[in-house]
Amino acid sequence: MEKELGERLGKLRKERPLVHNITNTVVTNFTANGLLALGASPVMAYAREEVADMAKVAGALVLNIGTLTAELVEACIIAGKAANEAGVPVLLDPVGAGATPYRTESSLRILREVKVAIVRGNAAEIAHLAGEVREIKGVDAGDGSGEASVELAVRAADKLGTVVAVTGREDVITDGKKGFIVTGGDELLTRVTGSGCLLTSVMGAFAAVEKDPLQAGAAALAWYGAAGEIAASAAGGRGPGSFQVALLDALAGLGEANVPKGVVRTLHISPVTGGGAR
Ligand SMILES: Nc1ncnc2c1ncn2[C@@H]1O[C@H](COP(=O)(O)OP(=O)(O)OP(=O)(O)O)[C@@H](O)[C@H]1O
Ligand SMILES: Cc1ncsc1CCO
Ligand SMILES: [Mg+2]
Repeated sequence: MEKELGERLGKLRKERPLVHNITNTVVTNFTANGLLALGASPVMAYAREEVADMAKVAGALVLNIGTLTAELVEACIIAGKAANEAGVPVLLDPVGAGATPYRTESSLRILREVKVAIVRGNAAEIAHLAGEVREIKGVDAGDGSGEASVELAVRAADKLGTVVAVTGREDVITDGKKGFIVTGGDELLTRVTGSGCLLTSVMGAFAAVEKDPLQAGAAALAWYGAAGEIAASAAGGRGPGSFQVALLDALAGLGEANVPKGVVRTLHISPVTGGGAR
């Protein structure tokens, strides 16, 4: 896996894929800078009049409902359909799904009308999309680590018919039949708003250069976790402000010298238990 991780980052840097983001007003600047630091080319474009044209020429389209409006949801669907027609991978970050019915319904509507390659969210968001009840307040999840997330991710992937990534202390990514558990990262990632949103866009950048969404997603999770660890040590205990800046520097500094080792484990999913085994 280490060799593939190096190759995938190398390809991303060489191809510099255009990542079209329809995202929220909180994280716009951070997402654009994070993608640039990593080596991708970000663009934010929301007008219904232009999203189809932009999505068609992008390497990936990332839909994020963090500060959704009716117009934004329409733009997501127009862009998503254009991306589907052009063979451009579409990613969805269902920010705050479950916090209000409108967020859940809009996420599910996008999933019905657009062929989504990867859905990435915290455990509470993914549980709500899968029709399961979890506590959620605002856009932050409760604890979503360990075995429970594996089972949840498998059930959600089956139900939604996409690759699902559930992030938290440990990340899980699966298509319901196979998948990976990815470790790494740092708790400081939860103290900076938009670290999950940027991660979904980073997954988009990898999906632009690697056809298999599971492999692309796992590579993104592994590299992002490594960047989180590097940033935490560079921030030297100064806190979330320094960490946020250090995360951009860490994304830019990723390379052969710091390929994450032993962080990606293959998931063994039992068809009998529907995700119980690992
Ligand atoms: N306790 C933790 N320890 C280490 N890394 C963590 C922890 N919790 C989350 N992460 C990492 O933080 C990143 C964002 O995941 P998280 O699940 O917090 O997203 P999110 O809830 O959508 O965040 P946001 O809404 O703030 O953008 C991932 O890379 C994840 O692995
Ligand atoms: C805080 C917040 N509120 C809506 S979107 C967002 C950014 C984190 O997802
Ligand atoms: Mg989020």
